[in-house]
Amino acid sequence: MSVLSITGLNKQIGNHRILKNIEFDVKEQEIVGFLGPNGSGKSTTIKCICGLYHMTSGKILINGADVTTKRKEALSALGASIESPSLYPQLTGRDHLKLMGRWRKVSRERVKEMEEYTGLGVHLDKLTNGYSMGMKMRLMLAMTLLAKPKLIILDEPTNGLDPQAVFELREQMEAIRREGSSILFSSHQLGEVEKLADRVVILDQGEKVYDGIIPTHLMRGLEYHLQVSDVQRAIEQLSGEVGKEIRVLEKGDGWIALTIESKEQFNQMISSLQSNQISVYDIIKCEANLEDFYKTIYERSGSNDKE
Ligand SMILES: Nc1ncnc2c1ncn2[C@@H]1O[C@H](COP(=O)(O)OP(=O)(O)OP(=O)(O)O)[C@@H](O)[C@H]1O
Repeated sequence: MSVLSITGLNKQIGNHRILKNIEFDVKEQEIVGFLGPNGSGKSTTIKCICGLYHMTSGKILINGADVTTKRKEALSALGASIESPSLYPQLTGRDHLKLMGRWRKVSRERVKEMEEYTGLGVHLDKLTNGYSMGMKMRLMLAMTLLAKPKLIILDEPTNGLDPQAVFELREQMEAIRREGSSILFSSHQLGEVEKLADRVVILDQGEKVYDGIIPTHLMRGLEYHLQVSDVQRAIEQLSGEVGKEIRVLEKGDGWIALTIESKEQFNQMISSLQSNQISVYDIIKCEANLEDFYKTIYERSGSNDKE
């Protein structure tokens, strides 16, 4: 079952159609990256999911419950950190967890568990106005997780975090998944999304322009371009044996492109070509990444032609 299901979501404010027929879902234990340039409609979508905005039309189900008609049930399955980190500067970390615990009606034991989870130690009893971004993020995550929601929404969770804190966040997101929750997170940090998400949904000017996995050949360093003596035989030899998504490159002169997923596969590819007397004249390891993918998507959706 989908933990989040959005169908035909439209949002109009005045004459401005902010969201145009958005549809996507998030499955159990999935981590989905929510991307798009400034003003593309990510926050508006998130606010509709959280019941903070009325939709003009459409349907949003959280864990099977309709956000409009079964609001309480739907929102009880949701934990969201949408204007992160929005903390009260004059309260301590522990105060925040206690307050949230009372509000979400969770046991004292669970609050204690999440106090531990923050890893904040003595800082838990200090005012949050002295916290670093990483500390704030850990507290926000603990507050979001307190009621064990099925769906967790994080708005730009990597914002302002240093590489170590991003690494920790990644570990925490994996742990959240293991405990049975799903995550939808928005971000502008494409490199991070590439590392964190199973799948991405991309909006552009209020429309969904992509929903799917990040193609392997667009991940950093996985695609190789090879110049070989016999393209046809090289493809026959390598297809199904090593490499994936083998294709002939238009630049001519015997160039093919293929995805290699490990060093072993790389070695296997070379020995397979050599043992079949196919010479390799040149090899280029491509540094394509999600940013390239992003550009491709926008070009395909014609966003540059729109106003
Ligand atoms: N309350 C509002 N009234 C009028 N227009 C709004 C309102 N809220 C958002 N918009 C418009 O809707 C569009 C989408 O905004 P939204 O904040 O959802 O984009 P976003 O993808 O989250 O952008 P960012 O990455 O900058 O956070 C923008 O053009 C914005 O100006």
